[in-house]
Amino acid sequence: MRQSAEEAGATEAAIAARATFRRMAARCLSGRLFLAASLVGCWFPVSSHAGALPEGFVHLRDAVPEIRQDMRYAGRENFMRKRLPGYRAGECVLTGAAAKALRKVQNAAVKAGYSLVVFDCYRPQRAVNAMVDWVRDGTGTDPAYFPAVPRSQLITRGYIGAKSSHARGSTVDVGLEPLSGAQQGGETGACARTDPGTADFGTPFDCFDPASRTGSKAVPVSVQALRRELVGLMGAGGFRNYPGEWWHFTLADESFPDTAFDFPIERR
Ligand SMILES: C[C@@H](N)C(=O)N[C@H](C)C(=O)O
Ligand SMILES: [Zn+2]
Repeated sequence: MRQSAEEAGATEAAIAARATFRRMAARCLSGRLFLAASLVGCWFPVSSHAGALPEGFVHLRDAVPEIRQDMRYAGRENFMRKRLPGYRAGECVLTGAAAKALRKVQNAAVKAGYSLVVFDCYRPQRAVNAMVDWVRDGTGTDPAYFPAVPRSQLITRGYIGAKSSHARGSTVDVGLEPLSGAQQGGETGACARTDPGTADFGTPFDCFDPASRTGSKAVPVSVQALRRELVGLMGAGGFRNYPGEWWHFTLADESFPDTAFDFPIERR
């Protein structure tokens, strides 16, 4: 059973408390600080470092800095057209295991003439909840993001998770950019939008449409081959694709298969 948002908050609070205790202990044991300063620091911790992460999580920028990060939910260029709660910075945060696996995928992608681009990584539960509320609060379609599927059906049709694996920290939304600079953008399919700089996957990231199904035959054969290539690269790194969206992958051997986290993403 997955956790509720409240349980996730409690888990996160426990993790944060453990991390704070470890930091305090480390500070107490540090021989590099003056004794008085150490004592003050040990007994009166004022604040934690803004970019500190719960144990088991890393910034992708530290693990694989050459992967381009286009974190859509930290800005307004997304289907809700506003920054989502919990995204206080445009940083990809993942479990250490997922980041390590992406290191392997990136190495293989470069050999194949590509580099990875990530659009979303760990997603705080409060952002998942905001997506759910947004779906329930509206109707209609949007030519740029959901031209044929009504907003009210985006969860039931599987395009947005009411309990998203992203909150578990080992899921990533990812595309490829050609190292040659060729074959970029140009999606002419369902959604009236392109992802500048990325390879043409037939539909752009977060195009909630049947044409975004990984195995869709509605896209050109060259695009079908590219989607298979992405699935192959990610699969060799240990990630499984969600067949409803060509860009969505979860590490098969997840670190936290039963825990939805809710810590906010801060500046690194
Ligand atoms: C919203 C989209 N980027 C996505 O990740 N969809 C899956 C189904 C999810 O929300 O988990
Ligand atoms: Zn996703």
